Amino acid sequence: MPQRPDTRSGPAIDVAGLTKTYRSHHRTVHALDGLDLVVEPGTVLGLLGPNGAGKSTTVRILATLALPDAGVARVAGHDVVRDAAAVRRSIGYVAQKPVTRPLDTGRENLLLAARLHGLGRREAASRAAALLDAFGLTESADRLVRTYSGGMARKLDVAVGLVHRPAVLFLDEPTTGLDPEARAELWAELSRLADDSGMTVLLTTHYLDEADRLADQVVIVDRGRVVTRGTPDALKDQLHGDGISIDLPDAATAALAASVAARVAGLREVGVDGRRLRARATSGAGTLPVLLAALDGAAVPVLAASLARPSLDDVYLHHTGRTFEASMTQAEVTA
Ligand SMILES: Nc1ncnc2c1ncn2[C@@H]1O[C@H](COP(=O)(O)OP(=O)(O)OP(=O)(O)O)[C@@H](O)[C@H]1O
Repeated sequence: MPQRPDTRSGPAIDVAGLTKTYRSHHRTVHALDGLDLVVEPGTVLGLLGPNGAGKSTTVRILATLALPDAGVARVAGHDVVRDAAAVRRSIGYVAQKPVTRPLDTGRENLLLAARLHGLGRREAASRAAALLDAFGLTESADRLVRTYSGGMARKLDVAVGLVHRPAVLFLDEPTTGLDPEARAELWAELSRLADDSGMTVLLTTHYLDEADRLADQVVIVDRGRVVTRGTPDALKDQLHGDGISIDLPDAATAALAASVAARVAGLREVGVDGRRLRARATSGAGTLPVLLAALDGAAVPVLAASLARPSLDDVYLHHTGRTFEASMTQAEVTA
């Protein structure tokens, strides 16, 4: 029987001061620079950061595929360096690159993985059937994997990672390369799986919406360090304020609107961006009608008004001084 270590007695993942430096003749990269991370059992944690932030390095160390230079990491209660075999029995690891065999069927891939994990023939067959069903792959179970769509192949990869009922599942960029529809479908399946199984899931992503949608907790990493962490809502709430934007017919009217807005109680950071007025308010829903009434009273014509909660992009900007998109571009340039 596969082991299911008891993680109730402590964190599912416990990382302190993790450091990893890659050196080659022409450059030194501090991939991890003292990373700390505690993940309680049953949590879906999103490790979010631009390319090169150190996400894959973290997961590879936690999955015992790379060694840290310094620091301590425990997964399911086991030290990743001293007790690597026990860690491996406790985890599922779905890498960015597919692990399934294209010239075997989906079912054959799952049966092989189950047998490699020590399941008996009948147990392997029923586990494979259950996973095919859970991921909506039953109808395609006996087709060669090379005929699968990208989304189906990705689901099979995740299913293979779950064959031995791991206590902790690592997903390295699970939906990169998938089209929006396949991505949404995989998100739905992953969140159902996390809810039903109570498993601890650590997923890396550079999609803000993916972290927002799937993760109970988000950890933002940048340049090998944790920049901030919390639930997506708590992180957004820290920014104290909803964004208000008002579209005006022209820039002159926008400037006039800004002078009106400056006198409305509860509005902060009033600014003009072309024909658009932007501001922040602690309670956007309460302040927007007051602002619209003030603009109406000053005979300022309004084309459109909108209210938005802070996004994870705003959180990222707040903590790093760069927008997430700018960081991605910068990472691509320096990579
Ligand atoms: N084997 C390696 N040899 C040299 N440098 C490496 C190696 N693996 C990673 N790096 C470097 O370490 C840094 C962190 O890489 P890592 O893959 O952990 O980032 P990431 O956040 O997962 O990025 P991505 O989203 O692109 O996968 C990068 O600058 C990368 O180029």
